[in-house]
Amino acid sequence: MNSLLPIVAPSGGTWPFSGNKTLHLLPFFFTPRIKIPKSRTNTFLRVDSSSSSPATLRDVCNGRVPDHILQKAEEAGFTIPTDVQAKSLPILLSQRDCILHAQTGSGKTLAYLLSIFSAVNFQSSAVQALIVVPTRELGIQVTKVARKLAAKSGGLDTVQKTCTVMALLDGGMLKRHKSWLKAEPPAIVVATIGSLYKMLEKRIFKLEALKVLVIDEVDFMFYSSKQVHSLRKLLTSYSTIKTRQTIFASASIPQHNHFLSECIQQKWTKSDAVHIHVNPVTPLPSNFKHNFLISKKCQRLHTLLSILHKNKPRSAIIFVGDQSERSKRAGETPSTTLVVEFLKSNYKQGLEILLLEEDMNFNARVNSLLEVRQRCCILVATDIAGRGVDLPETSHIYNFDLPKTAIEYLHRSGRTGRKPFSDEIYTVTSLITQDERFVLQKFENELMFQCEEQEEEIE
Ligand SMILES: Nc1ncnc2c1ncn2[C@@H]1O[C@H](COP(=O)(O)OP(=O)(O)OP(=O)(O)O)[C@@H](O)[C@H]1O
Repeated sequence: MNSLLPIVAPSGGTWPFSGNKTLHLLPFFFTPRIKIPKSRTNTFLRVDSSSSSPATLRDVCNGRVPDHILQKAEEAGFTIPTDVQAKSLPILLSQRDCILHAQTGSGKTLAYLLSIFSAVNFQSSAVQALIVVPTRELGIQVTKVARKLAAKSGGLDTVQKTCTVMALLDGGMLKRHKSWLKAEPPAIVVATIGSLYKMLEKRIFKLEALKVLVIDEVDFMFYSSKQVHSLRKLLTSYSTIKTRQTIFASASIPQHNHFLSECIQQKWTKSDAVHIHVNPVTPLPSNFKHNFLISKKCQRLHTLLSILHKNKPRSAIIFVGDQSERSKRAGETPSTTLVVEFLKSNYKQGLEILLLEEDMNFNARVNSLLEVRQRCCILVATDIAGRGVDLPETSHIYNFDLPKTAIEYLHRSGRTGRKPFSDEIYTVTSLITQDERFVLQKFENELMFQCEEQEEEIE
């Protein structure tokens, strides 16, 4: 039987394991400092933050990343490695397969991008690195960072080719991409699995020269059985583990020991793949303050307004649940629209109110994201903005509707606190009914944080 089960929250979660296979016990090394075992057995590397980090990003790259890429990284302000970069880069740059498991906002993107830039041959016209992401929004963001690093700099030898980066994302101009892929394949492709799979099926391009494959937000990618099918084909048929480095990244990898074992058994990774787990004890950053307010559903908009006026966020994201099919059929106005309209008429503290949700067309989504990046604002969003989206000025997160799982709570919260070396306190506030207190408590237990009750101030 080939079971393709969706994953769920860590307690009782299941990966799309293949049927009744017995999973063998894996060796477990607790190493405060990274030490790569010479054996070819798979390994967990749990890394706490207390071990010393190299002084600079350059030190940790140890001559393995081209100088002009590092220069660009430094110009972008990436001079000191974050914890995850300091711990993972020695392993990533040795081309070893790895599961990169670290808190939201910890800098996993730069870590895997530097590994890619160390592996690709800038002179060769072939797709050599592929980054698969779950949403168009995250794809646009990763492409932007990769292009920033790959951009031509003054000191670059004019004969030296720059490294081209293509975004192959759902809703994009795929016709134009087809010609580009055929005429001069880019070195790096950032893709959503849907668009990528179509192109691979039609043999528009091949992955024969693939050196690095990254699956970002890997737990999310395995949510739907349709995606699982495409991912399996990508991992086992369209490219081969022998010649590529495989990197899985996420802030949440439920049942990670089983997942690593499964990766090896399914031949998604080589047998010496490593699980790098930074900050394994605390899934959420410690400078987050978690609050809740008890409010009846019918009063929630007013409660939200009063807490916004009290908090005066620099920039905020308000997460609203998806509209149910039943509510759509009944022709009801979605909660996102209700929140946006209410705030536009009543919120008077100068921040613009913007919307980001699945039902918007792709161009409107791109424009919304562009605007959010350009200035501080209040973004009303569904969980489409819950994964990977990086808006460093976001000081406050509000759960207008409680997320369905602890993992969603973790990723929504992680849209704030995205300045790795800042000691600012970031706030996550959930508006809940009395009955939902139990659900929030469950999240607190699973993610090991404490939530404090706030009193609503009557305006
Ligand atoms: N070495 C560094 N120095 C300063 N800032 C950094 C460094 N590395 C990354 N950042 C910044 O940290 C922020 C978070 O990085 P990134 O988006 O890679 O996080 P992440 O670990 O992928 O988070 P998530 O799991 O939420 O996707 C970004 O704004 C990025 O520019």
